[in-house]
Amino acid sequence: MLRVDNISFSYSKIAVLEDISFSIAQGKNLAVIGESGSGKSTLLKLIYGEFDVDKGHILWKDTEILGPKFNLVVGYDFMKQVTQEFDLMPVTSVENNIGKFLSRFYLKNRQKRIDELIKVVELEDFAKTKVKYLSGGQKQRVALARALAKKPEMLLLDEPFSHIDNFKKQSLRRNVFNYLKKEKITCVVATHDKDDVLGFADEMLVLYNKNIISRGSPNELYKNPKIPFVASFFGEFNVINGEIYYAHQLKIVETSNLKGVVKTSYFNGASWLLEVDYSSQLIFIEHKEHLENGEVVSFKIS
Ligand SMILES: Nc1ncnc2c1ncn2[C@@H]1O[C@H](COP(=O)(O)OP(=O)(O)OP(=O)(O)O)[C@@H](O)[C@H]1O
Repeated sequence: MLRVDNISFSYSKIAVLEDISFSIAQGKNLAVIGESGSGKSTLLKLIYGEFDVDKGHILWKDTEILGPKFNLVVGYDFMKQVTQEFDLMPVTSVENNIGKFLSRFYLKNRQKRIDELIKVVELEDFAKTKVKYLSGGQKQRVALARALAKKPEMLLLDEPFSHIDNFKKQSLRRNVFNYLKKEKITCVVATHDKDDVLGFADEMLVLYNKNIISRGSPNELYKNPKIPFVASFFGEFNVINGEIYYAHQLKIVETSNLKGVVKTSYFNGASWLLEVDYSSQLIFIEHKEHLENGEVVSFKIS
């Protein structure tokens, strides 16, 4: 179990996190979300032991995670991180980047293990390619595979799929998160992307103004976002009479005493997102068809 116990941290004099506490059981996936600058990466770095906490404790099982003041070599064997800087060996091939740390542990099965990891991150066609010839997204996938190489007990992922194109993202996410679940690797993911969270995280934690303002399963937070900021993570929403409603919870109907004027229709793939002027408030309504600007519509809240 990872236990974060009442930690606070500041860069010089600027407080970033205050009195943060949570725990996560082995093999679980925890998503950390929050606005840019809310301290997600900082929290991951503290868990990794890259900085010293000002106050509080971080424990993995019975081991206290110590920062550089108390730990000469930053990091622990049981934990790996994939940061925004991938830190790979540029003139070495993909398979040797991944295999670099394996030799002592996987003498016989080294190549088999490398092939397994290359398959998880879908880089079969680039196994022999030097990393310097790869795109940003491909490098990110090598970094992921390398972090998994020695089967860490815990993995810290900072925006793990941010450089990966949409064509690859969906299958790669499933591969990586399913692999972590299968191997019971505990995972903490900092992300802006709801698709990294919805189908995969066991729990979510929302950072806001140096604190955790909300915590629960994705399902719980989605159904009951409590504050607009949490709702905004999941999609377009409206605050009507003090209540939060997602765009799909408003429906265009034949007649209703709720009326508005269509301002714009945005194509969304499966539906259109209508921007509607409702009593001088702009609201969003999901609708299956495009409507003309200026059209008066009736809607209900479902
Ligand atoms: N090395 C540093 N020195 C001083 N301040 C820093 C340092 N790294 C981050 N900060 C500041 O700490 C705050 C939190 O940054 P952090 O990178 O943890 O946020 P984040 O939530 O991960 O943001 P993003 O989503 O943009 O990656 C920000 O205000 C940032 O400017």
